[in-house]
Amino acid sequence: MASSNLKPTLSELGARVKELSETLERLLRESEVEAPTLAADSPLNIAKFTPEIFTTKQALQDALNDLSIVSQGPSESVFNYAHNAVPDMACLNILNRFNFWSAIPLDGSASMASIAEHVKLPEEAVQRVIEHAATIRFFTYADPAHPSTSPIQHTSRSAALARLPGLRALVSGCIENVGPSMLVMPEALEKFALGKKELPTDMSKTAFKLAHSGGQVFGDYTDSWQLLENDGEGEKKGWRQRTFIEWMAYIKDIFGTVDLLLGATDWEKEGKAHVVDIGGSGGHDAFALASAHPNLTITVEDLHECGPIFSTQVPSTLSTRVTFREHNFFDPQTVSADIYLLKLILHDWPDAESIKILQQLRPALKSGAKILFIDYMGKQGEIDPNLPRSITQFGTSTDLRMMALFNARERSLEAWKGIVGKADQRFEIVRVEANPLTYMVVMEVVWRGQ
Ligand SMILES: C[S@@+](CC[C@H](N)C(=O)[O-])C[C@H]1O[C@@H](n2cnc3c(N)ncnc32)[C@H](O)[C@@H]1O
Repeated sequence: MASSNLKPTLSELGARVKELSETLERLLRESEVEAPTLAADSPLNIAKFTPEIFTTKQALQDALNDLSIVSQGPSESVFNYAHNAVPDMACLNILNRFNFWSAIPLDGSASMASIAEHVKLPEEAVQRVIEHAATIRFFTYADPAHPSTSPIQHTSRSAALARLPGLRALVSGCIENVGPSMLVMPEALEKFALGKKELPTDMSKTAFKLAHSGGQVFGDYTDSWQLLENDGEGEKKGWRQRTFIEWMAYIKDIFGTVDLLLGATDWEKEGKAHVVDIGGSGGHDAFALASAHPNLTITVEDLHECGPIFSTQVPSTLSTRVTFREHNFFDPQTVSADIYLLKLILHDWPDAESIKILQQLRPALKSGAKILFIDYMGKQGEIDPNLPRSITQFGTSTDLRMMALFNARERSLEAWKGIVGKADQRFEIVRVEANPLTYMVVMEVVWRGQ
């Protein structure tokens, strides 16, 4: 539970940290889950999340944050945060972009010179970046007493990045792709919202658009999908989309959204149905769905750069039933199917664009066709005061990212229903399942037109 006591003493906070740490250790022991450490051979994460483990972990996070603020004092805690936040972010971006993670063996060490050779950067840059990285527990000195000559080893955090391509893709997606837009949010607000009663919902007035309006570094793109698809020259073109596909597959794994997809409808009852997975990325969901339900035929639709990834990833056993088709969902749909899946698509777009995406389905819809939505549900009404702040922050971070990239916002259940109604009255919402714990909503809509 989030603490509302604004005058805790240091020792009270310390005691709370101790109590929650002991509870977490006990819960992990009881669930036979190995606890993570700071060393390279640590388990990659807490392998099993019972609801109790999850809430204790988040409450501990809150207590640690409070302890950090109170132990530093307010102004110094701000000073330190402001001083470190952007260099921390830049450091992580550099390590990730040049894949420092693979420059050091997981069970050994590497010299600065060999890391420099591996990442193809001057040794001075490598040494300065690693010096900062070590302060935030990415890498460590094998000989801490002599850092200037010491070989470098992995810590648990850098080892996790070496082991998990999806985690590297997440860093790239959340920091490298989005960072420039988020840093110009004040300019975007000043330019498009200052003195107004409402935020713009126009995609040409986003922080993203300001950051990507023709400068030499960030290019000229209307939205982040255009950046993902087109950034890079020659063979490098589309590298951001390829990384994004890995990120989406990783998210599917860590949040278990496959179970959500498999339980979203009674797929067996659908019989020999044809499903179109709109914005289906490199096909990760389609592969899971088709494997579980041999009666289904699935067409994955997405932008151009997803096609080659799909082709390399489609399992040979599924290649006759799961196919890829390049399709821009702002163009009229031409595939007449039984079910259209829209998973994690519309939260990225403001209302006008979301409505258009739905309307563009109409030319292909036969009477009774289903549209299955799986998406994030924003907070319902007030923030729950009992929720650990670190959980609330998960949602608010996504919300600010949506604001920067798309002038979109997290939608409440009512707002989701409103989008469907505004797209066409012939879309009938027949089922809504909203889970306030996972913040996910599943909505089944049937086309009542002819
Ligand atoms: C947040 S991802 C969701 C991917 C997948 N549905 C999932 O749940 O993992 C959004 C997807 O929409 C695709 N997309 C963005 N703009 C598109 C457009 N205009 N036409 C088709 N797909 C688009 C992106 O390439 C990306 O794969």
